[in-house]
Amino acid sequence: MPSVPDVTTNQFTAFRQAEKHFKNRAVKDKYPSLRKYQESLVDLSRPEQQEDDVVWKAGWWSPDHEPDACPNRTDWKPWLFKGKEKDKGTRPDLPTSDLKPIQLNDGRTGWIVAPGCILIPRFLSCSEQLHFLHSSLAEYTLPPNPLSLSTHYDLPSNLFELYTHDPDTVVQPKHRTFPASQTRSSATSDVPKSRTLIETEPASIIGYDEIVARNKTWTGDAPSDKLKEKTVDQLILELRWANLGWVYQWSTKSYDFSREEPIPFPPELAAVCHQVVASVPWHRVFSEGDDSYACGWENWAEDYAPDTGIVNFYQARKDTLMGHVDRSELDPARPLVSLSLGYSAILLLGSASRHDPPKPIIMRSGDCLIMSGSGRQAYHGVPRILEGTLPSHFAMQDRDSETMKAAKRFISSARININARQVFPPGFVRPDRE
Ligand SMILES: O=C(O)CCC(=O)C(=O)O
Ligand SMILES: [Fe+2]
Repeated sequence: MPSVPDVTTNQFTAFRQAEKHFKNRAVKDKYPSLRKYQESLVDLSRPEQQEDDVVWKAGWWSPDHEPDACPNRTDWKPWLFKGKEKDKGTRPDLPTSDLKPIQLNDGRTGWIVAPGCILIPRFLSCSEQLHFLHSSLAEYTLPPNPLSLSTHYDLPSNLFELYTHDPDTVVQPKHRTFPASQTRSSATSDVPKSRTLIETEPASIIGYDEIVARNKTWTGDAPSDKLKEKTVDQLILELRWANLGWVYQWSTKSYDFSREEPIPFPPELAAVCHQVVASVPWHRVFSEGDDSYACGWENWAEDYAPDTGIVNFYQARKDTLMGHVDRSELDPARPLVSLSLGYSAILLLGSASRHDPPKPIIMRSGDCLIMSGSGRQAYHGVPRILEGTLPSHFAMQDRDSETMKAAKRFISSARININARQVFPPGFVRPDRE
């Protein structure tokens, strides 16, 4: 997707500028500077000692990566650092004064990082992270859940089991059954490297009828015609998402409501999401003066029940998620619960306008972000997985089961994000099903 310069000033929006900064891979082994954004950078789970901090240890605060202001700098020579211990620099203090701490009902502390957006650092323990890593791969990728690869390959139903026990198994691409010119997505010549998100759509909220109407225009996504067979080992590195619950159609940006019921949402994940939403004192989040005061938070503690979700798989060094707003759910304010596993990442969290500078947030393994109220209309994206930041509890142990070993092999180069949403507010009666 080409970036969209602001036509009035011929400049990129503040969101796009930040995105470009963190995505930059112009010089191999030179990370984009975190310092450039240190006045607004949020990193709430970082260990007290910088020596214990995977982000610092990986060199993300290294002065060798400075200055970044002039990307065409020619005097930085990565080969000079070959074999030399890189100067990791000193991690600066980060201001938290514009963040509001909020005591959760279960005794934890959350932080309001943007209106309606609460970050709960270290929400999942190490063993819970390992558990959800395993579920993400061994359970959430099973049929009937659609996978990003399902359109393009004749996927075996047990992709992860094969990855565990027989990774050299060959998977064939799907063959087109109709000419490319007749397909909606004939422009897609390869498996999409990132999710296809249309940047230009204004922030509007669509209703049930509109979603059903959009669905009817959907003729199915066509498999790419340029794909070759791949081994399971190769293919799993291209897996970008698994869909849970109601099925989202990326090309129409709407849920497929042709089914009577959604695919059952994983009960354990639903329970965790419900529990965290119930632990938030919402009256404090939406205290008077906030424009989302009247967003219906009063019942969330009782009736929040996710019925759809996306599990995002990001390969470090490769995958990113461009700035977007998730606005396909019928209640535009209900919480979206997002869990991070594996490598740390930069999440850019903006406002409803791409012109406002976003806050870069380091999302670490175990962190939970809840987006709700007007925060659901905030642009956000993941321009960078922070290379070298896998926490040590993901290291393989002799006592691990075979599937856990495979899950750890997968996460050794990846970040996983599980995000859960609720499409239908409680009591919603679908007009076409009455
Ligand atoms: O990976 C993340 O942290 C964010 C994912 C996200 O925004 C989405 O799936 O809509
Ligand atoms: Fe999102």
